[in-house]
Amino acid sequence: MDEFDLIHSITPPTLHHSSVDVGIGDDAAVYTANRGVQEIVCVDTMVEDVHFKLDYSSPQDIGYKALAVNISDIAAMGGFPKFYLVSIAVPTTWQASDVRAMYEGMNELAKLYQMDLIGGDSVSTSDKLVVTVTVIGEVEQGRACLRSSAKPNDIVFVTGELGCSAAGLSLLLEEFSPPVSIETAHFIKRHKRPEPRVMAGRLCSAFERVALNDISDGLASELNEIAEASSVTIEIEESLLPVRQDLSKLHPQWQKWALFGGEDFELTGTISNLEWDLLKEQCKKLCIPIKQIGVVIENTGSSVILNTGSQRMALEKKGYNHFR
Ligand SMILES: Nc1ncnc2c1ncn2[C@@H]1O[C@H](COP(=O)(O)OP(=O)(O)O)[C@@H](O)[C@H]1O
Ligand SMILES: Cc1ncc(C[n+]2csc(CCOP(=O)(O)OP(=O)(O)O)c2C)c(N)n1
Ligand SMILES: [Mg+2]
Ligand SMILES: [Mg+2]
Ligand SMILES: [Mg+2]
Repeated sequence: MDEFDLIHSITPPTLHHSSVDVGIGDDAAVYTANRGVQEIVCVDTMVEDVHFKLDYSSPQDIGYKALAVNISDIAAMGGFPKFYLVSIAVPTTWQASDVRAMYEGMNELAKLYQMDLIGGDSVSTSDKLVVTVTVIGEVEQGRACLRSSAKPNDIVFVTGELGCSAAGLSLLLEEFSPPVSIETAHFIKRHKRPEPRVMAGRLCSAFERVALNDISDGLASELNEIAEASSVTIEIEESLLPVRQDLSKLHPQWQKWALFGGEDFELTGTISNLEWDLLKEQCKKLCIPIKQIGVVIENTGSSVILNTGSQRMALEKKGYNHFR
């Protein structure tokens, strides 16, 4: 594989944004920032055998997810994505065609959101594949949805369904044999190809005050982050958690997947109870599933309580943690 040929072959022939002054090909990218907006920047890394395995993820899948998880962080701020940069450490066993396939996976999403690849870095490694994606997005001035915005009496909500990705991972890792009556493809797809909730985030950003977080490490972890950043106590009802009917039939561990599994890349957050009905209505119009799962109860502590119906217990900040 030749580094310069590879870069040449992954350089997009045309760009969506005319604000890009210098894209791939110089020491750094240059773009003209818009006035009246705030720029949002995030970066996330995916590592072979930590975030995916090559036995079940194709290079396209890996590329798709590496970009999706970053778009999800932009969505969790209420913004929309515009540019991305990709840094890869590629095992010497990989072919140039595999790397190009990874970029095709990214391009599937880039096309959808009209995002431009404006730079990156390429190195070889004798070890595992590492993909780091940086995304730059935009939000209208002052409209970012911060984790610190939750207030007592707010409604706590979540989009989509919980636990599907963790179930998909467990299926892919062959940790159990699913009942034959259950269609498993949905769970696997949710794990390999999560769909970032950009539209939901955009709707949220138009409201006065919405706290938002995307679910990478599990609902429990993300809600605890909101509780900590806002210095509030959040109470959620177990019976209100949106889970697919099939999930509860798949494995007895389904509740753990829903609360602590992670990688659903849904959005969870809080909004004033006066504005909740309008957000719900707007989501319904756009066919975005969104559901109340609890309320913000006080601003003395920074914790999350799970109400199971028979008892109220602390929902600890357990979930995926790289260093534990
Ligand atoms: N190694 C690091 N150096 C600097 N900032 C970091 C590092 N790792 C994480 N952060 C920052 O810590 C915050 C939480 O990170 P993380 O839990 O990875 O967020 P997310 O789950 O949304 O990706 C973010 O603001 C992120 O930018
Ligand atoms: C092979 C494999 N084992 C375990 C997991 C589960 N997993 C890995 S990282 C992670 C959490 C999300 O990744 P992280 O790097 O913490 O992303 P961030 O929170 O920064 O968005 C989970 C649930 C996986 N996806 N693949
Ligand atoms: Mg991160
Ligand atoms: Mg996040
Ligand atoms: Mg994380």
